[in-house]
Amino acid sequence: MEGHLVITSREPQPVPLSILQAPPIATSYNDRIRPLLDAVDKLRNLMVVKEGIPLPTIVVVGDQSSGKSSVLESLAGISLPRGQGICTRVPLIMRLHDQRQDETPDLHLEFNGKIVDIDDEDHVSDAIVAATNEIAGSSKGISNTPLTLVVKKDGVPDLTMVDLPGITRVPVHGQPENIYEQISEMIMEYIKPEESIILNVLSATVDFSTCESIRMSRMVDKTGKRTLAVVTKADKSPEGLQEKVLADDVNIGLGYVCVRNRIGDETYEEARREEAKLFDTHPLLSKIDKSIVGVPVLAQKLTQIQATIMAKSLPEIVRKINDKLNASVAELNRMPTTLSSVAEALTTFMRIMGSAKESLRKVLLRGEFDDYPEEKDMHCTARLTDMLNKYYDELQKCPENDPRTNFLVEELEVLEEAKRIGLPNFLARSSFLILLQRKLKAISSMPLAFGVRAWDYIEGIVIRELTRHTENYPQLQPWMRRAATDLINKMREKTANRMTEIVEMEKLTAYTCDPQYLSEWTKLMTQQTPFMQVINDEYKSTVMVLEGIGRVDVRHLRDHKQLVQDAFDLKMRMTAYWNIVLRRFVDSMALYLPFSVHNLVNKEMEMEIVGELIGPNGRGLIERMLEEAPSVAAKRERLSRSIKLLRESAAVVAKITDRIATDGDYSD
Ligand SMILES: Nc1nc2c(ncn2[C@@H]2O[C@H](COP(=O)(O)OP(=O)(O)OP(=O)(O)O)[C@@H](O)[C@H]2O)c(=O)[nH]1
Repeated sequence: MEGHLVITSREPQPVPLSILQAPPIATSYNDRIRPLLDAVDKLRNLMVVKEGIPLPTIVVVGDQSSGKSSVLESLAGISLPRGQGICTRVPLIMRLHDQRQDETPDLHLEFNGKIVDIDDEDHVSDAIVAATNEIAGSSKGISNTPLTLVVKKDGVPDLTMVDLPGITRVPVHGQPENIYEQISEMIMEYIKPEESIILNVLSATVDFSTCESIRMSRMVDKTGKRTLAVVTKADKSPEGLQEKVLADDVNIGLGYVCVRNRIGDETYEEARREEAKLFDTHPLLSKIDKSIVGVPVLAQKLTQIQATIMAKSLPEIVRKINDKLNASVAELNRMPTTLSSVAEALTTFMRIMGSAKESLRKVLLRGEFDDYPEEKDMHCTARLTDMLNKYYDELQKCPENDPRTNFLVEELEVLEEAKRIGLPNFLARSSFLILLQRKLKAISSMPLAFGVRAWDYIEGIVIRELTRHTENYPQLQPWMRRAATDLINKMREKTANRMTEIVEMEKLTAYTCDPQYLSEWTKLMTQQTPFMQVINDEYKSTVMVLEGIGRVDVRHLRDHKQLVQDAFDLKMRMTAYWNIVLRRFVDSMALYLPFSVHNLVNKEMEMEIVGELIGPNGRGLIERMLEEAPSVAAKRERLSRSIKLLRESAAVVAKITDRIATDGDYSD
């Protein structure tokens, strides 16, 4: 199957009675895999995961009481905490390490940077409980801090696995209300990376499709190509087990292994013997193919899968370590050298200002986004254009100026009051201006509101760039932010004055040299004759659709036949002119904004900041640049630590890749 992890080599051999005595894996195979496993464990110990480098990991998941801990116990031949309710409360990393019979077994725990030796196998369980309590508290809460159990002894499979808390829907007494969310989040974090193999523990006693662990693993591994299922409690529910496994309703790409774990006081040797007997003699279970039953088969499958993913992931790990190392070294090199004189500090300050200005010119004026390819919010010229388009829409849709409401009523009222002795069909200029002023009043707050919105956006961008350019001098940042805010407030005020002026100018004079006004009015006026026919002919329907206006009912106008023709003319003039006024608002803003931003970036920002610098607020600021800020010192420290760790990791993987080059492929 393409894209699936392929476990190519040897078919499982006849099941030995005890994995503790006779691991079914050839020693030479172990010899070849061991260094790979050691390398990855070393990387895990170095915590490269924290550096964003995922490691191939076998993650054990299962619903509560599905038998996860029992499976791990069977693999390790060691007792783990078991009991009612939630036992596993932290990620338990189990490192099983096969060694020669004559070597002394080693059992210990590693957590929070310390190592706790365990006297003997009987005390593993207590030691884990004590460590878990230390990490996650003694109540029933869970924690993300991992606990590592190292088991080095003869006969265990060479495996590293992570056991996670069982998924529980309903919190038991003493558990936090959001226990389900906490556990799901932790499980997701572990099973999401493509490098993780999901060992899904399912109890034979339940319907697999109802298992929460299946639902979760399918979310991250739809085709199941990195999921292996272990079916526990085969002894409890033998009926239909073979059919269930063969039907594979839940899409398990790496296959199933059915097991029977230790029951009651059995020793692990007894448990393996009982398991072998069960699958050999039980009338139903004995029919299941031997290549998918028993803990030894599970151990063998897991070691093979582990070798395959490790070999497969290694090149990517090498690449990521190198990328991360290069990036961290470059970042450390970019960190500022410590400044030793006021002159140096002032030069640095001016350089920061210069580069911040250049960045602002790029994003705000030239529309160059190469520094922020993915961040749409920083594509300022496009965002400002969007804002202008939206502003035009809002102006057009202003409900107070909807021409359909009380069609021509206002025009009639204004004409009535403008009556004078004179020839008919001479429209009074004052009527037009009164209507225009009313319309302008209705929208007058919108240009101001738009100015505020636009400057809010620009302020965000300016502060972001200034903060970015001063990241190595955080002592400058609050001061710089304040200066920028003061400046933008001034710009906001200037824009408001300008927009008020524009509204006032529009109120005073109705004028345009745009020929579109006349052509539009002429076109609209062609509707006057049919309109008047509707008004005058009592038998015609009074609902009509007028271009530039929309659908209107003109019944109420039949009582005003005298003035209605003039009112219609007035309306059409206004309709043609209003479009021009609105466009003028948007156009003037479209010219004014870039002009103001241009002034801001090229002139006013520097003047304001330098003015502040030499003013009372800036006293001592440049001198403060001479002291390295604690956050910068911490960053330097963090980068140096990370570089050291990545160099160590690179050395670990270099050793292993050298071996692969000389010994050949590890992935069989
Ligand atoms: N008969 C039988 N019982 C089993 C088998 N595997 C597990 N059990 C029992 O099932 C119960 C739950 O097993 P655990 O291993 O504690 O399950 P778990 O999934 O680790 O539980 P949590 O960590 O609490 O979620 C225990 O009482 C086990 O003895 C099996 O193969 N056969």
